[in-house]
Amino acid sequence: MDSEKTKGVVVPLVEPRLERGGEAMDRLAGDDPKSIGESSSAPSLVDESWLDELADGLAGTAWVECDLGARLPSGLLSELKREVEILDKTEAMTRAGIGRGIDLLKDRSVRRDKIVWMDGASAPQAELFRFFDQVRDGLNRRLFLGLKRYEAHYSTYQPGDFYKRHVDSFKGRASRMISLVLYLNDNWGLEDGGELRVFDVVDQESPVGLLRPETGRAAFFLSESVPHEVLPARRTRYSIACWFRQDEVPLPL
Ligand SMILES: O=C(O)CCC(=O)C(=O)O
Ligand SMILES: [Fe+2]
Repeated sequence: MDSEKTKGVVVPLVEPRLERGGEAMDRLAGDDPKSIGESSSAPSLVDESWLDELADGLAGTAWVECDLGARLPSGLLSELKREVEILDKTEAMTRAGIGRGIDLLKDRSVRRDKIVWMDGASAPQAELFRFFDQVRDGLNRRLFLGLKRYEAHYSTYQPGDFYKRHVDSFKGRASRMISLVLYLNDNWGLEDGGELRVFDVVDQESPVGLLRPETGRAAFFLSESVPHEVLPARRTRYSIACWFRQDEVPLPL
């Protein structure tokens, strides 16, 4: 796999939030001003020392690989998996990039996954959003990023689907600051492909990490500076992508 040559330029992503429109997205957690910087009465899902490690890793190497399986409430990952499996059979799941007219063809050559945005309404999503709230607050306290909200979607990659090397945010936009990907696939073998390949922030053609998308495995990284790609999957691959953002409302393109 590592012999595979990575070519081409890093493709900055167009803000997917702008594709969505619609009222539902205004309900994303993180829009709730009460939840910013306040401790909630619900028990904490994240411990301070783990947040210290996460913040140190992001500040030091710009990306961190971790296992959220043990940190999230038991059963949550399988509930999320069940939800995305159901959504995957419905119209809710749409091709990432659809809706941008002439850009569509280009997008298909860059990414092939399907996505559905999360609104935090179902019980497992609400629980996951509580975790996201705590991560956002914890990172704000440590790194002074001023993260105000986040957006998240499920992704599915069918066999053959990929996502070419890209960064998640344009530099200087102060929009998407921290990316998180969380995987929902049991018994993912080497033969299943679909790894997340992470590249060096300086030498952007040099791979520095390869993650198997096994249930609970996750990566956090700086959205503007860490190039990454999803290698072609050989079986259906489920994941959640989340971006912690500095802006209150999406910026115009
Ligand atoms: O699913 C992954 O491993 C990464 C997906 C990704 O890079 C993205 O959605 O921007
Ligand atoms: Fe990405």
